[in-house]
Amino acid sequence: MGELMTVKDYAQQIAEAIATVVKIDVEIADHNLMRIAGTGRYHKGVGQSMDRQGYVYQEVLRTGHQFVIETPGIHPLCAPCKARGNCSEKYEVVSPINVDDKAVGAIGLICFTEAQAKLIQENQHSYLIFLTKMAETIALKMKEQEFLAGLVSANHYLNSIIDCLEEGLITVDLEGNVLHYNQAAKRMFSGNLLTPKSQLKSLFSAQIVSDILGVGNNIDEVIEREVHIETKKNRVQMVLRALPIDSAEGVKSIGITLRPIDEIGRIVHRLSLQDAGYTIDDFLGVSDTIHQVRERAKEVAVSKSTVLIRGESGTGKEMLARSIHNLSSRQQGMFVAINCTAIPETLLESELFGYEEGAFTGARKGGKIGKFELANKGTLFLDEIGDMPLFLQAKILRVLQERQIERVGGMAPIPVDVRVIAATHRNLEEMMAKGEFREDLYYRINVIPIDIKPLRERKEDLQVLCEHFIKDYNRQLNKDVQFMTEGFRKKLYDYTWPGNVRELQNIVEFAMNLAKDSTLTEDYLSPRLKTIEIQTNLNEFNLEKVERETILRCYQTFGTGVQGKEKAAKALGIGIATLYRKLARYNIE
Ligand SMILES: Nc1ncnc2c1ncn2[C@@H]1O[C@H](COP(=O)(O)OP(=O)(O)OP(=O)(O)O)[C@@H](O)[C@H]1O
Repeated sequence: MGELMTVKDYAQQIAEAIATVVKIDVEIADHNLMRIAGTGRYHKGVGQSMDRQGYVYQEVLRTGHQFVIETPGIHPLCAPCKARGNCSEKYEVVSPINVDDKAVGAIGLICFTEAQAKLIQENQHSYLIFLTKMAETIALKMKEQEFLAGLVSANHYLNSIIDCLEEGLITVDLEGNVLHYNQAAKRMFSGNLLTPKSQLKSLFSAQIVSDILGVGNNIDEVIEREVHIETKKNRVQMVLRALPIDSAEGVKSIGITLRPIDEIGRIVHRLSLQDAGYTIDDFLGVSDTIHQVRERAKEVAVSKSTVLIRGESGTGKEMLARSIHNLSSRQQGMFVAINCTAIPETLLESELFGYEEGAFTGARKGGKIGKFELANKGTLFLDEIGDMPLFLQAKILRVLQERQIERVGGMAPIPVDVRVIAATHRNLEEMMAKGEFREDLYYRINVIPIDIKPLRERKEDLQVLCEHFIKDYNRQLNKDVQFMTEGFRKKLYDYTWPGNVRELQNIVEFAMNLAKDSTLTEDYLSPRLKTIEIQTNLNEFNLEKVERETILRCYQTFGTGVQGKEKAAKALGIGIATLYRKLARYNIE
């Protein structure tokens, strides 16, 4: 039930207005018999309890009906009153103040002279109607007050909700005047840039403002743009979304949300299945060299320095880089991998550094974020860094030194906090000697080197890796393979593993697909394993010829697109980077 007390000032005004017109004192009480308004001799009693004298009021509150008492002090209702028989009141008319059929208080006209009593007595009907109307006015005011309080509280609640959002939220009218914003948006802009009087044009570029206001013309339009915002600390790149707000009168305002790009990256990363969430313990092997690699990885994870992982294709360089990232304090950030061989030289620069809108013909509207920015607060894995063109090597060096990037076509540098893990199978020292790899970059990335030996030099790891892949494919293929025959084991052991662990994984997958019971035998070994064995006996010319033909056949089978290449690499048991190298070497278009 609402409280009459909330409208006590209004009630007092009504009481005084009545008393001035009818020249009779007025007294108003709430449902607790607290006097909330009064005129004449009752005025100074406002705020005091009436429970020792307001017996007529008690009756009205109890019944919810009007009551007229012609003989105050004598009437049976007055029996408990201490002024009984000696009451100064001559006549009293009391009406309930009803809200939603409940008496929340009562209003009365109290006569102290015979003349006043006579006046009311003679016009009793009119006075009762008048008092009822006055009671209704007060009840209405109370309802209105309740409604307003509800609105204020709902508004407060909605504000608290939008202030809880980490996303910045701004609403503007169709002219671009700021209507409202949440605390996150306030924090995003430096100084007093965002205030209730701000205009969009003081927050964003003319092009962005025009794009935002454009959504006001179409209820279905939503735009997404990349923007740079000068925050209190630095310049942050954000994703801006603008959408029309539909109201009863149509679109009258536009909602704008802002979110830092690296935060979006982190969310994608967290939800991405691509990151297998490798831990360093998943990097299997019992050989001394793998033990050392694991120890090294644990040591380097805590540091920010660049790591250079060396190893042939398929030795687990990327897996190791992911494990280092997951072990480090950057694990909440993104792990972004880029293969410098797999991307054409002309695209590599914009892939790494991103570009601004209009940077070149065909550049996407709104520009594009590069891998460096995407990996902000995370790790960038530069696979096959030995294949990076010289001009980009210089740019990478600059990023590592200055910790900021410049987008292609961009004017201002963007600060980035990225740990770089580079990998290569190539002999960088030889490349340096030939002038193919920058010496300064070499020293910069080679701060912490980790070498992963090829599988043929650590065959003691075969067993544990095999068991691991068997377990994996048992689950994936719903099989129950438990054993390997001696023959199967020996074949694996005698093989030279040019494709390293990736090739082993493929061989096990192939065998598991053929396996009919709980044991893997030589029969299930891929014919490729045997073919390659024969090939190793051929002279170099023939070996290359066979390799070229095999790759060509595979390539033609799976198609020349990116997916086709991935499938071909998988079927051949080599990494995609190796496939690209071989395609270039054998001149296969
Ligand atoms: N020590 C290991 N323990 C478990 N799995 C491994 C290990 N080494 C490699 N693998 C597996 O082998 C496959 C190839 O690994 P990865 O892609 O990391 O190799 P890479 O050296 O980066 O290859 P490339 O140079 O061709 O890109 C992956 O499926 C990976 O999980």
